[in-house]
Amino acid sequence: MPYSVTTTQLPDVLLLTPRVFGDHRGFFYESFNQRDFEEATGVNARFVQDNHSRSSRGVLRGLHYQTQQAQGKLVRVTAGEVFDVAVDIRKDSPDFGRWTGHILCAEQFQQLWIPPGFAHGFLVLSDHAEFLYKTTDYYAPESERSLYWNDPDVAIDWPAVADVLLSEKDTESRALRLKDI
Ligand SMILES: Cc1cn([C@H]2C[C@H](O)[C@@H](COP(=O)(O)OP(=O)(O)O[C@H]3O[C@@H](C)C(=O)[C@@H](O)[C@H]3O)O2)c(=O)[nH]c1=O
Repeated sequence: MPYSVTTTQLPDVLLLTPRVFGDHRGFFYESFNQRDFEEATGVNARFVQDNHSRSSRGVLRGLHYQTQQAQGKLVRVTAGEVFDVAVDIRKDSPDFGRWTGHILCAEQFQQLWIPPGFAHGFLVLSDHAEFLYKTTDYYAPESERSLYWNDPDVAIDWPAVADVLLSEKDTESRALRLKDI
């Protein structure tokens, strides 16, 4: 099986470790294979968009979700290291408001599957990080929302960084609280 899958603190969020072939030239691996992904996870997803961002140390992007066209995301890091977080915001879920966080780094090749219905974000722990992800629906800016990264009702245990750098929409005054979503 080219992926090994482990569960996380949230039953529907999965950590995937692909099989990597290293040799004297470097490495090769299949960063995505639809058939193997389905077989390993039991998830029947159709990915329609690939995204790539680069960020510097202390950048925190998130916690983002879309009220329409909710996106499932298969995320990975190809340079540097991040702390990646998913929060269950499905109103009918017994895990509503609970989070899971994982270090993703280029050297480990791990990927996180975050189903639709979760808010997602990450904090960059290295000088820079390149973050790549596939999504199961298209970007819908009018329905995009940000859950405040430091909402005490979610209480994410973020690794300490000197300065957290946010976009305007992710700041305390603009982002939503768990109780308001
Ligand atoms: C997310 C996104 C942004 N954009 C544009 C809008 C904007 O001008 C510029 C930067 O967008 P943002 O500030 O929203 O980028 P960013 O803060 O990196 O947003 C992303 O954060 C992570 C945590 C996620 O989970 C993603 O789904 C997405 O919300 O790129 C697109 O054209 N397509 C997209 O899919």
